[in-house]
Amino acid sequence: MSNDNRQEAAARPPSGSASLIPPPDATAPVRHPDAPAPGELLGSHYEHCFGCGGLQPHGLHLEARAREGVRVTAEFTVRPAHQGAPGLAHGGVLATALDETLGSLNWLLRVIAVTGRLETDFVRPVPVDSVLHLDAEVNAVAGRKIYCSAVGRIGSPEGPVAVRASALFIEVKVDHFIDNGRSEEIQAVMADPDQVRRTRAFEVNP
Ligand SMILES: CCCCCCCCCCCCCCCC(=O)SCCNC(=O)CCNC(=O)[C@H](O)C(C)(C)COP(=O)(O)OP(=O)(O)OC[C@H]1O[C@@H](n2cnc3c(N)ncnc32)[C@H](O)[C@@H]1OP(=O)(O)O
Repeated sequence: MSNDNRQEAAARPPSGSASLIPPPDATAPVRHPDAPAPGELLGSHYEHCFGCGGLQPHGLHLEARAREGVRVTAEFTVRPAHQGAPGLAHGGVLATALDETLGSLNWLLRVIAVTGRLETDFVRPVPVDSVLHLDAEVNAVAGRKIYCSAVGRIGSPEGPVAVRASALFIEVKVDHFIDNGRSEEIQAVMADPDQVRRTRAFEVNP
């Protein structure tokens, strides 16, 4: 994203409902010292995830890349399977791409968090075969609440804005998934020592 475009995105007034505006005691996000270096791919948090999983045949296969600060970028190619209107991306699919990109920011904080609220502006239609360039950052943190925003541009990081989102993620423990997930998938994940070690490491967030 060019400096001009980033300034334009940053300068827009906070949009959305009151619960997406950080409270006065919110603090600036702090990138974890063990976060992937700027430029590195973050990798998938779960191989069957619809947003980022490599083993999910119906998924979006998003690959988020760490940037400076608490910011990530990702590219999403709109396929024919993602259509809503003829030749155009479905809005719900675009919201998913935004949700996934925003969710990956928590890897830079080294916090496990889920989407509590996601508000999306659909600014212009996104044709099939176009590449949506997503750029997301955490704006503030207040206790377990993580306030973030994202923009998606068509064709290049400097392309026209197609979608914007503001979101609130809520930090959770691993037990959130163990207690609520279907036992079949939870047992499969628990049988993978790498996945358990990776996820548990996030709970000990110094
Ligand atoms: C072994 C296993 C391995 C697992 C390995 C994978 C691990 C890594 C997976 C990551 C996955 C990411 C994937 C992409 C991102 C998704 O798509 S996540 C999926 C979609 N989201 C969900 O399913 C979340 C469903 N909702 C919930 O479970 C619960 O409502 C929540 C969000 C955990 C909150 O419940 P809670 O913990 O009881 O918290 P609660 O006290 O209600 O709220 C805390 C604060 O947040 C505020 N808040 C809560 N919800 C909202 C809201 N909707 N609007 C405004 N404010 C809210 C509350 O007002 C409260 O504020 P304060 O009073 O503190 O000021």
